[in-house]
Amino acid sequence: MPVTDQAFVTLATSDVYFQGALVLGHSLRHHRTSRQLVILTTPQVPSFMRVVLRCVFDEVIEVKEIDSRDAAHLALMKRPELGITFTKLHCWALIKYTKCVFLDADTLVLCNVDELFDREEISAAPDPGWPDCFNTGVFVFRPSLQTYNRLFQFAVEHGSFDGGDQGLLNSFFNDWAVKDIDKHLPFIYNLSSSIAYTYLPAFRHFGHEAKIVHFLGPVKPWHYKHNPQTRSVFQEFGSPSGHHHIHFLNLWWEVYNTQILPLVMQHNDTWGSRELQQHKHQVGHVEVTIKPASTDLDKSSTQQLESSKHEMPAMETFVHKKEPRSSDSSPPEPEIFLQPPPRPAEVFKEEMQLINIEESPRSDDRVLEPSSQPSPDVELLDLAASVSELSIGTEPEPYDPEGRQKWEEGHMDYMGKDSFENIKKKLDRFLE
Ligand SMILES: O=c1ccn([C@@H]2O[C@H](COP(=O)(O)OP(=O)(O)O[C@H]3O[C@H](CO)[C@@H](O)[C@H](O)[C@H]3O)[C@@H](O)[C@H]2O)c(=O)[nH]1
Ligand SMILES: [Mn+2]
Repeated sequence: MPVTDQAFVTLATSDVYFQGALVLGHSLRHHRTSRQLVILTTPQVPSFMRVVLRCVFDEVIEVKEIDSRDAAHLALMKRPELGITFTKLHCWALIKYTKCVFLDADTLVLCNVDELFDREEISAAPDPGWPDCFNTGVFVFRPSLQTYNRLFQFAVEHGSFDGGDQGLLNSFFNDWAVKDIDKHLPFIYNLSSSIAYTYLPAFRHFGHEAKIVHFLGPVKPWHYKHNPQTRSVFQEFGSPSGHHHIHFLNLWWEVYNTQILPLVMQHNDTWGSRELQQHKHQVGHVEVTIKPASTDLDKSSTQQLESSKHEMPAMETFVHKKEPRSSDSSPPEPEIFLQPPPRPAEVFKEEMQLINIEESPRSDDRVLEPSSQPSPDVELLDLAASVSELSIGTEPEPYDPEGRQKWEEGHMDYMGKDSFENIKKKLDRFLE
């Protein structure tokens, strides 16, 4: 029986995180959660992506972006981009739900985890870097406008020791480490994939019980390239290796390939454009590159590729579309507006306002079914037979003359923009 007053909640503010959120949402459906699925997004989400998100999530809720703009603390984590995770705090305003579980968009659910709703606020797993802090990639909470207001007040008065939501939430719920062991989720509910192999015996002993894997850190699954033929990611120099990590990365890509990519292709008009000839496809601000296999193709897949090169939309190479269903003519859904909470803290006043909540179509209108039932809309031709490489690229960085001048004068921003990770990413892009 569906439970309508409890929800899994995630956040995605950019096109790459949408890909992660879709994989996460699908993994929850696949393991037959009985709870609602909610995604918080910021207003600039492209309209086709909104449609795709609504195939997977029950509710797509627009919120205003909140950025801590705390460059100094974020630099200590070498993650200047994470100020935006303050946007997560909007989840406490989802008061139509009595209890929720927040999951980062870079998590993947490996089995049904509905038992998390038996826990109380705030339940979370230890952070692998500092186990007396909880990691905020997975946590159980109770929406409440009172807590919401207190959180923002706290943010204004104390800030966050890491510049992101995790520092803030750990200071706010500061007795988590010592007070109530029931609020300590086992590590298997937030298994940091790249760290697991550092304590290999424990991973060997407990790893098979993993329930939620978290691709924590700067390198996410979508930064890898994937070969659908071998069903494996390409291991690049310097990337975190380790058998277990690769196993989870492959799992993520398997869901992306077989469930998410067809859905994105089906709803994104630009897939049929001229760019097809290079097999590069714009999905909002991300670019999905599909490289056809050049050797060992059987005759039929060669023909498919040939025809796709000339006039067929790429989508038709892999996806068979059915006629729109009669339910598509249903009346437009109601829009619900949530009022901002009373007297928000001054600094965040503008940003705190939840601006627009849209309810998804009824669940029986969903395009994406749990994958144990064959989807009625999308029939995949064999991607593995014809594609040797899939990758998700991010938007190129805008030209930054001021930064360049500083660099040339010898003032490098080693903790931020010019950190080792960022320079390595640039080199990798250049060497591609
Ligand atoms: O540009 C962004 C960046 C982040 N997110 C969302 O915020 C989450 C956290 O960012 P992520 O890159 O996953 O951070 P982590 O590498 O997991 O780093 C840690 O530090 C973050 C900042 O404190 C916490 O939010 C994380 O839960 C914690 O695991 C993501 O999963 C998304 O849901 C966006 O939507 N857009
Ligand atoms: Mn994360």
